[in-house]
Amino acid sequence: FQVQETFRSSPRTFSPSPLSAYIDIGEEVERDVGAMDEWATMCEVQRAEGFQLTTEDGYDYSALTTADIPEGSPILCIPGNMIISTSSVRAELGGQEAAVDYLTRVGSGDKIGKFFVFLKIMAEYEQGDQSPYFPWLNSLPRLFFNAIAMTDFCYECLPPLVFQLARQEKVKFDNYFEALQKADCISDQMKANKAVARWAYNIATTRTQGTEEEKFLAPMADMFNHGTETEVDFSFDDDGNLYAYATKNVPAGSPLRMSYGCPTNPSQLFAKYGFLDETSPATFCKIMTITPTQQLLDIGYGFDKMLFYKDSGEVSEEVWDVLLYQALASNRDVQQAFYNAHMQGDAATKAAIHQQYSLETSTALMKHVDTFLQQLDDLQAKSAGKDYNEHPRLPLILKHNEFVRETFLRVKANLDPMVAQAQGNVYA
Ligand SMILES: C[S@@+](CC[C@H](N)C(=O)[O-])C[C@H]1O[C@@H](n2cnc3c(N)ncnc32)[C@H](O)[C@@H]1O
Repeated sequence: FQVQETFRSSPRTFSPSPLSAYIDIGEEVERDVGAMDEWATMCEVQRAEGFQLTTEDGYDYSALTTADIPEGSPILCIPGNMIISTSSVRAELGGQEAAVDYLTRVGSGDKIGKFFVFLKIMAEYEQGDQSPYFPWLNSLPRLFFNAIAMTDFCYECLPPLVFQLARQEKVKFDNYFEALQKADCISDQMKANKAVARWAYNIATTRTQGTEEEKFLAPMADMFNHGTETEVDFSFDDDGNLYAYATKNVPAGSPLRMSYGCPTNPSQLFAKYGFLDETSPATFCKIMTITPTQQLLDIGYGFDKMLFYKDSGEVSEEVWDVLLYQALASNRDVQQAFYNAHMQGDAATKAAIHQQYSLETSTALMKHVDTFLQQLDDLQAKSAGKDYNEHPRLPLILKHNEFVRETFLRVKANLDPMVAQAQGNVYA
């Protein structure tokens, strides 16, 4: 690829360059996606016929195709030299041992891969319009709705799970900001700029892919939105070029989407990425008071398994199994028998124990659902009358809470007769 050396200026000098413009990251500033598109073509990004970027509001863009794309065929090819990856940044900016040691000490050792991508965004931002990435940086979003962008008041309106996830995101950012102070590839002036660091963190968080150890951020391939149903996946060739390819036949007029992670935990997607995935078929049941033991994990404790289904109000088997296992805490022999039956796939024994304790489990679940619905009502009341101009993230938070509430109400409608029947069985 011809542009190879443009992207790697090594060794880098950190005296302020004679730049004429930094990127304005003000939330109201328009993104120049058109210029990025032209730049990508100049950098030899190749795209399938029909690949297009589109936007409804000028803030959020997504990819679609206006032509049929056959399964397995490439949608985008991004030259390896454009891709910002953990290993390429390490090679360019050095090992940053002091920053890495700090992250390891504060328990963010598993976030080092992304830290290097974050560092590269800071370094390129500092180059202003002298950066070869300028058109791409200038096309990126400024307005975020995720945990890092929320105000203290927003946090007050979050239900417990999303609050906990949001707090974790904030702690990660604080750790990155501290580690940034120890990096030797960014000027002191830039290190002190928390607004830019927050923006760079949000870009790295919402647009990188890969494993925890080796992350990558590929301009243009970072334009795919998330879907429960997906059309796109990625692979690298031996030269490090990235291919986005179609995982199925995609008819003209379809969105091109990838998966950012578990589609049944919309709260996680909300805290990290700042959007509500309404295509999510189910949501985690929010039973989180338990510190899971290995046996509970074996039984099925987990965000991705303990589900309430959005449309039907059905409850996944794992929720019932976990509730039963807990209800049997004072009867260790039966608890162990239930665990053994689960591990051996003995459905008949499991069903018999479930039947025997159906009043306990359905009542426990009803109590959980009622308590959670009450919490949502309290949160809703708190936000009444607030000015959305002052709290621009509030509508999305309320939408998230309402989405969860509707699912819980459907579950409650199914549970009412179930509890009544279990009571009838016991008192008959
Ligand atoms: C990798 S970027 C995708 C491109 C992005 N939409 C853009 O305009 O640059 C990830 C961000 O896109 C948005 N996003 C992704 N999937 C979405 C979805 N299903 N619904 C709404 N927003 C979504 C979120 O703001 C997320 O943080």
